Amino acid sequence: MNPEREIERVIENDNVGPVNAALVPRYAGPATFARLPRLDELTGAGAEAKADIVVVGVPFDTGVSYRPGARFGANHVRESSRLLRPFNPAQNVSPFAAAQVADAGDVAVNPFDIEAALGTVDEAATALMADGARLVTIGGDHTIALPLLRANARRHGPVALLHFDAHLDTWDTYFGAAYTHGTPFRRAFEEGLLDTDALCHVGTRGPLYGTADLADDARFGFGIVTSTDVFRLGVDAVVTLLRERVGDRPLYVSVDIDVLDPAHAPGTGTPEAGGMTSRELLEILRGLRGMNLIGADVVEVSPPYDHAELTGIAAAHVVYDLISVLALGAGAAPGGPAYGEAGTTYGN
Ligand SMILES: N=C(N)NCCCC(=O)O
Ligand SMILES: [Zn+2]
Ligand SMILES: [Zn+2]
Repeated sequence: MNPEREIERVIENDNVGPVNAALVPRYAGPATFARLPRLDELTGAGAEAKADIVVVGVPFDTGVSYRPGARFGANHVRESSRLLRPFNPAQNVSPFAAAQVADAGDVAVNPFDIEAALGTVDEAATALMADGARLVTIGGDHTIALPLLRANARRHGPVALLHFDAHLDTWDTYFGAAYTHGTPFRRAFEEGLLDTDALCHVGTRGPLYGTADLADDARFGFGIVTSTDVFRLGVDAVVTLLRERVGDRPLYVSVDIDVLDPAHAPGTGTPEAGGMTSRELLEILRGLRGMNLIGADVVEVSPPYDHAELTGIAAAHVVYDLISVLALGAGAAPGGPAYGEAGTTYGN
């Protein structure tokens, strides 16, 4: 990177962080996630410079069954992430100081050939992870979780999966097509990518095609924490049961933004009423701190259906808290939020 520009960035622990919002207005300049450096700006700084955590976009929505637009999702989330600040008090961590985080830009995928697109995502993810970086991918529709699981399972073996979504996404085919946004986790099961002792959907709701959907899903090994379960049990109990189910296995987290109620995330392709709040989702994700998180995706943000960046902002905060869990790393103490350390808040 250009040393003259370093002053414009927050640099802590030798990690190059976001553009400094006190010096450069946060609405100025090109959007990277959280105004972080691009990966190629880091690698330009010398051979030793590499990222521990990489944010990458996949502009792809050829797998959708209803409203399109998720091909624009990654850049929308980047634009909606300009207000994020360097310290995350909810997890008591400065994620961009604890780890080098960078934005790798977008994977150029074929919009006319789904299987070719899946191959390209797998190759790109594998290359980005080659020197140990962990990926947070911004979709794109949910089809892209399959190649991301392929890349992660090749590295770690069959992975535990926490899948935050209104939908099961373990359906078989649509119009005879096997690779769609409603089918990635059935394909992942069939391909042996999943550790079938450690799978759970969270936030499930909405009508199904029939009871066989649930029987198939259970056969693949998934547990289900419905949206209503989150409401009835509360986030702490949900976190406890997810941690028990997964243990210290390599864990992949896939967040379909439609897990949120359409009031919290209207900009998505297949909305369902009765969803979680963004507060509930963020708090459950924070509860994963210290688990062996190996990668994550946040998918199904469709900006043409968004209003006032509601969905983009929710997704940006989800990515930020996932990066925070990754930056803290496996084995990090459960700990608590920074709030209350100075005795200024209640409930900690
Ligand atoms: N993965 C998402 N967002 N939706 C799947 C819905 C599939 C269907 O139309 O039944
Ligand atoms: Zn969904
Ligand atoms: Zn989905």
